[in-house]
Formats: sequence, C-alpha cells, structure tokens
Amino acid sequence: LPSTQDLNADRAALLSLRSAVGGRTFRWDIRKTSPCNWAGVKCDNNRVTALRLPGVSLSGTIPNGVFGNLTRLRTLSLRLNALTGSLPLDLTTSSDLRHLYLQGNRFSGQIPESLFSLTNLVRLNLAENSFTGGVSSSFNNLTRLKTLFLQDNNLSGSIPDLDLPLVQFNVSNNSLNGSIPKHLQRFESGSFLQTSLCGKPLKICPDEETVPSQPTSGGNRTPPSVGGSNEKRKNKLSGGAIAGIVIGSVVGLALIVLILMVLCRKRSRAVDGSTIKQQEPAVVPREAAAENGNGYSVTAAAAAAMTGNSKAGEVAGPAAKKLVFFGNATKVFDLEDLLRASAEVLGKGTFGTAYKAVLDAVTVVAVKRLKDVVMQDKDFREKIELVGAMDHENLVPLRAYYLSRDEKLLVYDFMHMGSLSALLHGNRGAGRTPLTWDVRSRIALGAARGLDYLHSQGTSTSHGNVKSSNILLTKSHDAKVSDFGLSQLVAASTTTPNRGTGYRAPEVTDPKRVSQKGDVYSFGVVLLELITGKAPSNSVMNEEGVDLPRWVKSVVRDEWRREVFDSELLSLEREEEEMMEEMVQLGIECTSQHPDQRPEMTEVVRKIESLRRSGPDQVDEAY
Ligand SMILES: Nc1ncnc2c1ncn2[C@@H]1O[C@H](COP(=O)(O)OP(=O)(O)OP(=O)(O)O)[C@@H](O)[C@H]1O
Repeated sequence: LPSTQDLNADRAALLSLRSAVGGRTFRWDIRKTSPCNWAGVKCDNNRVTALRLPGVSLSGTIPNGVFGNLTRLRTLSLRLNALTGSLPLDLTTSSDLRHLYLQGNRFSGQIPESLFSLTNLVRLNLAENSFTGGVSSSFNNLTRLKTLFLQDNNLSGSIPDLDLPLVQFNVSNNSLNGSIPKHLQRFESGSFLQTSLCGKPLKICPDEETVPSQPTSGGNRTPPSVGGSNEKRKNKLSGGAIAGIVIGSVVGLALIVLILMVLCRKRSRAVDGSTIKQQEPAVVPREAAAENGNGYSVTAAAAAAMTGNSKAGEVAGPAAKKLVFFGNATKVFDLEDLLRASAEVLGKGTFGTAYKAVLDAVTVVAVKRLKDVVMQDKDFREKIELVGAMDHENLVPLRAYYLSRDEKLLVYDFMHMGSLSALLHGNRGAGRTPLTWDVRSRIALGAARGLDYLHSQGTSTSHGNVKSSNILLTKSHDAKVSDFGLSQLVAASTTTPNRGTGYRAPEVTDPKRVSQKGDVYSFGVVLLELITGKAPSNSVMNEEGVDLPRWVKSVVRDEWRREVFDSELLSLEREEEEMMEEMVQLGIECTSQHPDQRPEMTEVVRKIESLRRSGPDQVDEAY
C-alpha cells in the first residue's frame, strides 16, 4: 500500500527536478504538501504516475536522484524543452514507465543500456536530440514497444534486427548505414530518410563489397542521400566518366533551354486552357516582389495569378474583367484595385492557390485562384451564386468572384488569425500559449454551428471538405468555416489523391459526391483533433498513426484522461475533464463507420452547447 512516505519522496523528487532544470518556469504551489495538483503532475492511489511538462522551457541536465524516487511513474513527457546532457541513469528505477516522450531536446551521449531494463515501455520517443553511438540490439528487451522514434539524432552504425511489436518506427536523419534488417522492412521509406541505409523499402543494397562495414562517425546530420553507401563507388569514377557526365549535363541543359524557348514562343501566340496550367504560380518569396507603376509591390507570381493572363482578358472582353460582388456589399474595390494590391501566397490547396491581398490599410482579402474548373460559365455562375448567398456568422463570407474563360477567382474576407490547423499544430515549441479547454470547445461550437447552417439549406447541401485548415479564426477565437461549396466546382480527376486524408468518411470514394453525413464524420475527426492535439493527416505529427478515430476508439475510457487528452491541457478542473470525456464520446459517435449511426449536425450543436453550459464559468452568451 502506498504510504505518505512514498508521496513525500515523489514530492521531493519533483522539487529536485524543479531546482535543477525548471527554475521559475514551474508554476507549482510548493506550499501544498501534496504535489498531486501541481501543473503537469497526475497521481493515482496517492503516488505520482504521470509528469507532463512539454514545451515549458526546461533547460540544463537532469541529475541522478530524481527518477530514483519517482518509482510509480507511468508517463513522462519532457518533450520540446532545452534539456542537455545524457539521460539520467536512475531513470531505470521508474520500472512502471510506459510512455517516455523526450523528443525535441538537446540530450546527448549514448542511449544508456540501462534504458533497456524498462521493459514496460510502450512508446519511446527520443527524436530530435543529439544522441550519438549505435542503435543497441538491447532494444529487443523492450518487448512491449509499439512506438520507437529515434529520428533527427547523430546515431551511427547499422541497425540491429528489432523483432518487436512496433507499429511506428523512424530512424530518419541519422548517420546510419548497412542494410535494413528483416523485421523492419515492413515500414515505409519515410522511416529511413536521410540515412545511408539500403535494402527494402529503399534501394537495393550494392554488393557486399561496396557496403561500408564500419560505422561512420556521428555528427553528420545530413548524410548522403537515401540508399547511399556510395563512397567507394565515388572513388572508382574515372576521369573519363567525370568528363562524360559534365558534357552530358551541358548538352542536357542546352536542350532544356531550347525547349523552354520554343514553349514560350508558342504560349505568346496561343491562349488556351492549357497555358493557364503552365502558369501555375510557384511560391515566390516576397523579396521577388517588383514595384509596379503605382508604387504598390506586387509579387510576380501573384500578379500573374490574379491577372490570369492579360491576353485572356483581351479575348474575353472588358466586361469579363469585372468582379461580381454578392448581396448588399458595397463595391469597395474593383479588379484593377485587386491587381494592384500587394499580394502574397498563402498556400496551395485542393482547389487552387490562395493569396492574401492588401488593398489598403483596412481592406485585406483572401483571393483563391481556382484551377481545373471544367464547368460551363453559366453553371459555374449558378453554383457560385448559391455559395455567395450563404450568410452566417460562422462561415467565411465569399465577397466576390471573377470569371473569365481562363481564370476563376474567388474573393473572401481575410481571416487574420489563420486556421485551426495552424493554431493546433504550428509553433508547438517554447513560447506557445497553451490552448485552453474553453477556447477549444468554443471553436468546436462555432464550426459546428457553421456546418449546421449549411446543412439547414437543404438535404443536398454539404461542405465536402471539412478539416482543420478550413476552419479559420477571428481574433476572439470565433470559428468560421471556409471553402464550402467548392467540391462540386472542380474536376474530380484533378482533386489531389490525398485530399482530405484522415478526415474523409469511409463511404466517400468520390470526393465530388459529398454528403451531410460525410461532413459529420469529418467534423468528428476535427473534434478528436481538438481534444488530442494530434493531426489526423500527418503521421509525423500524429504519433499514434494516421487514423485518429480508430486510435481513440482503441483506448479504454478509463485511460482517456491519461492517453487521449492533449498534454497541453495540464490542469483541468474536474468538470472540464468530464466535459472533455463527453466531447471524446461525441467525436466517436460522429466518426461511426455507418453513416446512419452518426448524429445530425443540429444534434451535434445542441450537444456541444449543453456541454459548455455545464462547464465552469462558461459565458456562452457572449459568443
Ligand atoms: N480567408 C482566408 N483568410 C486567411 N487565410 C486563409 C483564407 N483562406 C485560406 N487561407 C489559408 O490559405 C492556405 C491555403 O488555403 P486553401 O483553402 O487554398 O487550401 P487548404 O485549406 O490547405 O486545402 P483545401 O483546398 O483542401 O481546402 C491555408 O493555410 C488556409 O488556412
């Protein structure tokens, strides 16, 4: 049975950690005798079982003597800090440890052999540090290990065959060489990038002779390209071969220049649909901006994009050069103003490239240049008029559009706070302001209301591309859903194959055939993303694998608090914890495999509203 003595020992250990690496960054009320309410500390049965202090600017070396006392620790997360030195050897005393997240620090030295006595470990993340030495075959002692992340270190030598129940594995960006052993060949090439490893799933290994048998020394963070092991081959290149390569390259280059010249001449003669594709603007740095005659700076790419093609304008006639505004909006600018505006590329999406255009001190818009619209102009106008008619405080309003034969532009209000995706996953390092439960649930409610409004327009009206990068935010964290109605405008063949990865309902096979229940599924994924802080479509960020709903469903309810909740939500009040559990449950229902089992958006809104009302000090009315 745990005694106060043990909890006192835990407390003393936490305090010695604090004085060694925490300084004032720990906001712990040390007057309290029990450490169980300190931020980041969780207890079970009167013992400290979890310590989560991600991204709180810890620095220095962890001394021995801390973990020797935390003998009941199951989860330790010190990720994204600035910890240095080697791992403390007495970490092994925490023999209950299941989850060890130390990525994103400056730990160095070898991975200590003593670590391999922690045989309960399920997840081990030592990525983005400066560990040196080899990958020990003693990893095989960790027979329960499902996640092993060692990428972005200075590890060297070959990798031993790890016969473990691993689901996730990554050793990219280390000075590793030799062949990929049998049991690790099932992982994709992304697990072995920027190493000199060879063999399945990378390039076939050159014959034994050319594979360096000695481990290379550590320290090289950008080793030769994937499937390397080519040093010896390099040495064998004769002078003749080098001359051949040089001559070949020069001739090749001359040919490319010639082809480009011919293409340019052709393009200046003919204007057709395909020429626009060739003009697809690259992301051009702002330095590349050129001063135009009016003193505004316009990036070359944005100007090309937004003018479309000056010849196209001539062909289509001056009438087509008009921006069509929606509703009662006073026309505050015209196409010429837009073209003169200072512009920058925001990003490339499924439907085209988005730009931010600053017209004057108060008028900032987002312009989306649609690609591959195959529809007749008349049909396009009809559909886009419907989109423009949508009017709700939780939708990003479409202000205007421009339509010519070769160019389709959509003009939206610019949302200064960016997307939910950027808010959740961007800047996870030091200096990040944690997202409180109140903010998260407020965003969920806003987005749900926006979608509910869309669905209320008719049973065939749906969004079709619900994801966190399409939920944009105002300064007060009001959510507004964007990109609605675009799915049906673009050619199915041109939608990127990965579109909506992680968000798309299992029954949706054709991205153009969207449904309200499909939206509910995608919204459910967004809910789970909000709670877990994990991106469903990015396996690098999402430690648990690509399918977020499946992972959440695999964790038993009792473990949600410990396993599922974003570790950033450190000190939740009891009511908040209950609300979060309800929200996880809602996310699970929304992501039911069968569309019929998913709730309607109206129900989802009602649920989130009642959840927020039951929480502490919610002022939903102000929303
Ligand atoms: N109105 C807007 N205000 C501010 N940023 C925006 C606006 N519209 C889009 N963005 C941002 O511009 C970038 C590109 O957006 P875009 O909608 O073209 O692609 P996406 O959301 O990444 O993917 P998809 O096309 O599948 O929706 C994204 O980072 C998005 O958050």
